Amino acid sequence: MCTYYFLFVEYGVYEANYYLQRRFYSGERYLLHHYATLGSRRPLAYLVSFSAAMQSAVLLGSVLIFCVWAFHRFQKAGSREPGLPPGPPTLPLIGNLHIFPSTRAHLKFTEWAKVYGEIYSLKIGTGTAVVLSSPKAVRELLDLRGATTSDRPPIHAIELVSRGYELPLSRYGPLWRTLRRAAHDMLTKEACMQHLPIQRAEACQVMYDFLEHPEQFYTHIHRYTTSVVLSVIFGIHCQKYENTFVEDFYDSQRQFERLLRPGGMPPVDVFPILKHIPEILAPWKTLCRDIRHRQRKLFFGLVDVCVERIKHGKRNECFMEYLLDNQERYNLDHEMLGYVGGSLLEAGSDTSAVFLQFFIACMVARPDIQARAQQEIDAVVGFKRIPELEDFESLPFLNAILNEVHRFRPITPTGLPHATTEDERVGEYVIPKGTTLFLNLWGIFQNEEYYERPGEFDPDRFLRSEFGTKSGADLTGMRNDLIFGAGRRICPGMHLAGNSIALNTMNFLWAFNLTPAKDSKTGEVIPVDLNETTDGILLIPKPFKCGIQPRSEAKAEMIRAQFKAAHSVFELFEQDVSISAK
Ligand code: HEM
Repeated sequence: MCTYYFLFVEYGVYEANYYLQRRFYSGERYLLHHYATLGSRRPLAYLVSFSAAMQSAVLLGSVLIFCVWAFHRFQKAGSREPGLPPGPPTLPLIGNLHIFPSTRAHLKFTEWAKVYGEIYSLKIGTGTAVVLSSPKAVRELLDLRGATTSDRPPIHAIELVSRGYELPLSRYGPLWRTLRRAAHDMLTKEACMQHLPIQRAEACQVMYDFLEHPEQFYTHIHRYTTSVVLSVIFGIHCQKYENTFVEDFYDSQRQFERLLRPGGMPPVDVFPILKHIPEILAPWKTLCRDIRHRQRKLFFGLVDVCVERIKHGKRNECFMEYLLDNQERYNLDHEMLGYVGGSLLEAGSDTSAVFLQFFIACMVARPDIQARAQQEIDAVVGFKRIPELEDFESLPFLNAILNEVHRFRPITPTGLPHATTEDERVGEYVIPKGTTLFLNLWGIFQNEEYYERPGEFDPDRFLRSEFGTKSGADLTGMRNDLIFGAGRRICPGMHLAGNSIALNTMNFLWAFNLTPAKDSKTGEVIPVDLNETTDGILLIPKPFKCGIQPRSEAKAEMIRAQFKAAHSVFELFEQDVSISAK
């Protein structure tokens, strides 16, 4: 610019423009020669040429500095910053992305924990993840520092599907607080006592369904868990699974889970530029739109059912009616109302169902343990009535079994990831703001430092010690509800889930013998393999077959009579409702 100005003043616009052209095409060396031969104004020409040379040097220097900086950034991107906990070796740019497990992450996380310790880090491009594999680390970071470790990592697919309105996945902030407060009031221990009549009636239907169609026990359990949440929140009892919105709900849930699984879509969160790919080349965008549409149709349709019911004076005192009455007090707009209900339906249906399926699998695989539990329940409940929730406290062996099922097959083996909103110092490590934190439950529950023979299903360990741990283990931060997560994001549904699990497991043991299935042709026993699980965010037993026989005809009669009586409870939740499309 400076040279251009000199030439403009001294030689006029023609010469100044000539300089620019030459500089562009030929570089400064040519210009030096050109202006040195201009004759009468030679001293000025030299000055001009010197200035041009200086500018070129600055330009060249800048390019060089940029190249060094870019190379450095390229080398640093993906590498572990100083102060981070140790972890597997990284590659430039991608860090540990190439070895990040796309299936059964809990197994790899646990393998790495043995090498790198209870707190280790993974680099995912420029981002960081830290894996916590001891109760002490979970307590230190998630329980005690909830104010700064309660965020969720931003996930593009979730943004596309729910715009952050789904409670379990929403970012830590005012929206999460509003949703959580509403959900919390429905799920406190005291509130759950009010939900007991419908839970009892629903559990009775499960026994009846087992009696009538034992081969469909998988879907009976799914119907139960979904129907309990639907009744409590929306006042709707779901009589059957097939061809209802329960089936449709699970269908879209599976679709969503497949998408969220590592490898389910391109790594848009690591390389955000991929977000800008047009939809025609990005099938995941169409899928997200489809899931969003299906979810909204269901969630808002369910709210509309409650609105209609109120309009027609047919209230049944479900939680959504209460929220509609108190919308202002809870500061909930229409969008939030739909997603509070929908989120609870999502979070509460699969989880409890999966636990009950694992319970049955364990009982079938271990008839000796089943027989002991049946003896215990017979002694407490007898043969003349079905079990009540109050019986549960008097069944220490059943309590031990349930703790062991949670430990042996945790439903969320790597928890739901948290994220930090500030830099956090733990001992010698610094965990930066924006780090994803995994709670490696599988790693804790399979650690030989805490448990004798952790790979074995052994409920007795919980009779020997409170947490099932071996003597001398470091119990800092250990608790039996670790399975429900930690800190401010701990599962608010644990009391509702606890009651469902207690009621149903008591019923199963009291009413039925759970036996391995037999091959219809050979008559040979088909053993249940407890290691067979499906791949996804939740650890789910692969569908298995088993025999379910009533333990006596007297008990079968009692179940039929009890189910008939339960209709008076269901009636309130079975008004004529239809879900409108939105
Ligand atoms: C055996 C059954 C269940 C298990 C093992 C379970 C486990 C979990 C876990 C591990 C989390 C993540 C906690 C964290 O981020 O640290 C969670 C969150 C959540 N659970 Fe459960 N859950 C169960 C049942 C339920 C039920 C029945 C409901 C409601 C009806 C429910 C509602 C939720 C909600 C809303 C969240 C999100 C909380 C938040 O992000 O603030 N869960 N659950």
